[in-house]
Amino acid sequence: MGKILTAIGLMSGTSMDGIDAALLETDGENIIRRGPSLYVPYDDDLRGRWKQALQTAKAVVERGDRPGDLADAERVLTLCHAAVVKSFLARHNFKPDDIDLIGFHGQTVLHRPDAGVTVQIGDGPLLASETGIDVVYDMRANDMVQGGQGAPLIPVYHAALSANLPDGFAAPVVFVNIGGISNLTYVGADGVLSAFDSGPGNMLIDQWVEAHTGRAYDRNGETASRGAVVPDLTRRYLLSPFFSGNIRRSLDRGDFLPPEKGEVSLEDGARTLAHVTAASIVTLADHLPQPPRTYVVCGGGRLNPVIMREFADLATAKGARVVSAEMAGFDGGAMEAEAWAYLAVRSLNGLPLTYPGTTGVSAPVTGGVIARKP
Ligand SMILES: Nc1ncnc2c1ncn2[C@@H]1O[C@H](COP(=O)(O)OP(=O)(O)OP(=O)(O)O)[C@@H](O)[C@H]1O
Ligand SMILES: CC(=O)N[C@H]1[C@@H]2OC[C@@H](O2)[C@@H](O)[C@@H]1O[C@H](C)C(=O)O
Repeated sequence: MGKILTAIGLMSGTSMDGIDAALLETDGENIIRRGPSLYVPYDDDLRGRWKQALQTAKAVVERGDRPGDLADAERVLTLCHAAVVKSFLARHNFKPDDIDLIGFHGQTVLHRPDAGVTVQIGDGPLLASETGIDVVYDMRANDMVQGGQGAPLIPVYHAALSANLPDGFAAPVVFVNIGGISNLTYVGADGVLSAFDSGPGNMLIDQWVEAHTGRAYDRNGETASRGAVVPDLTRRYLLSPFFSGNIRRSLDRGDFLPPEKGEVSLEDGARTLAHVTAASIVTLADHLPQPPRTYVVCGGGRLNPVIMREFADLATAKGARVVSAEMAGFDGGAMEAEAWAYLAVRSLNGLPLTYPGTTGVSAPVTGGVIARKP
């Protein structure tokens, strides 16, 4: 076993809803202890700012480009992450010296795997100087340089978690992250991974509900629960080449758009999009090496009962059971942040972050850039 490090992972995902922080003790292979976590939501101004950054980033040609106010957005985003680290430390009586490393995801503002470009804004050196802790950041880039899709990166952490699954879950167990976009990880009995993005997660529901009500998401699926699935709309999404073509492993936020306003009612739209989220996962699970028997669900979508009901119905019809990460003894909200702590330690130790079965890279590769504390 390698040296055990204490790392904080920081995740600001495609939903752009807030920052998750989580503590992990690990040698980069075994999970020694999952520690506390903290979620700090963005206010409406910040969410608006990151949405603007997605538009501005469309002008990026070289991944280091920071057109318009993108450099300023990067600075503000980094300072928000530094503030979260500081409150996390204060809350748990840690000093910066108690923490060996931060794994910093940053915010994806552009992801075009086919063009070989992925951009996560987030200034590692600034975060290291603000927090007084070494930072590993920019963990997707090297995978893409080596021919991978740059995402998903969480599968290697799912594999580590699968060693800690309680008894009683029928194999194969597949991890599902329902974030803005959803992704699947199958861990073979031989440890070989098969993983990919599986379609829109919550992002279309969020955009649809926000356009009608100004609310950021469909809390507890309340709007969707009052609607009905519209078959034509479902078909339109599921007929997308993403589902029928050869598997493209990773998606960008702009790859799927919500329906036009007025096309269907607010409630029917929310219900149909929740159904599409569930149906996407079950459809793409057909590409896994074996049919899943248990799905372990993490990410904010597990808190939407309509998505979970649709998912359970479709999975049951194929002989599988759907359980939340919590039912498997994990923390479904903090899992991505934990993963970024784990990846940071792997990066420091030169261990692979991605594999042919996860991002399509031709051989396992490490990644990440280290910024040392001053
Ligand atoms: N109580 C709830 N009811 C319904 N939906 C919820 C609830 N809580 C969270 N969500 C959904 O979960 C989303 C956030 O999920 P999560 O934090 O997993 O996304 P993310 O990490 O940004 O995405 P990704 O994994 O794609 O990077 C919210 O935008 C919302 O749609
Ligand atoms: C480019 C990018 O940020 N992709 C995200 C996004 O959100 C979910 C899905 O699409 C996944 O591929 C990835 O995030 C997770 C955490 C990952 O890399 O594993």
